[in-house]
Amino acid sequence: MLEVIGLVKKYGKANAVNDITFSLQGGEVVGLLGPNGAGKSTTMKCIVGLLRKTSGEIYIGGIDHMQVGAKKLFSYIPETPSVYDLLTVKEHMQFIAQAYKVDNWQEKSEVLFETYDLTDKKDKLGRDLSKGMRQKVSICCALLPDPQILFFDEPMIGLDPKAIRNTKRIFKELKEQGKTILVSTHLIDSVESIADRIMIMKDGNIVGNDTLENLKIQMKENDSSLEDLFLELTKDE
Ligand SMILES: Nc1ncnc2c1ncn2[C@@H]1O[C@H](COP(=O)(O)OP(=O)(O)OP(=O)(O)O)[C@@H](O)[C@H]1O
Repeated sequence: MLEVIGLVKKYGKANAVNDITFSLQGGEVVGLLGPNGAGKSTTMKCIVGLLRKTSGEIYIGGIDHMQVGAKKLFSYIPETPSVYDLLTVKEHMQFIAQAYKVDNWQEKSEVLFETYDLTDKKDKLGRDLSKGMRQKVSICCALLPDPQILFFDEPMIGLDPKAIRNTKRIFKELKEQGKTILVSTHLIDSVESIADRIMIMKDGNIVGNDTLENLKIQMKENDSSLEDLFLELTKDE
């Protein structure tokens, strides 16, 4: 469903992403972990086409990621949600529904508003929303077109405990529906329960990429937690 081959992204002369290759099978949920500055957001932004890659190839559903056909397959929830100041919450959904030709968008939006406690906020303008509410609107907009693959960059940041719980539940449901998800996070325990595989980045490289099962075997052998393993793999030499 996603293939990243030899991705390099330089900012000026500095390599933020250093020739990485990985793939996600359909229905796989992969947690992308790594310390600050590891290159997680840069990787995601290159995949979704918000940043121009320096070199490498990226395919989504077998289609080059810059083609419209590839863009129809995914939604991206950015680290910093941006909403339209002068659209209400409901109008955001209408806008997405029209852009992606979503049927029954009003009913689908109501369900999402319920889940994210936005029902009484649906007539609020984007500019009047708190950071957490913006994040919730961004997640609702991403889920409305029912995409095959979802890229979440730090989805839990700014959410209240109830919304975090709901997002975890939605991850489980999306996984059950066979969706492919790449989620970058610092909250290791938030992916531990849903991820099929964990990918760990450091200094623009992938330093760990294994199934949870294999990681758990390693953890058992070393009597360590996922957090211990993460810290071990990303420690400075
Ligand atoms: N616009 C930019 N211009 C120059 N350098 C950048 C820019 N954005 C990111 N970088 C650098 O690229 C590297 C990777 O940054 P990136 O934001 O991808 O890391 P991250 O793993 O997402 O970090 P965090 O967990 O803090 O969000 C860092 O060294 C960062 O300083």
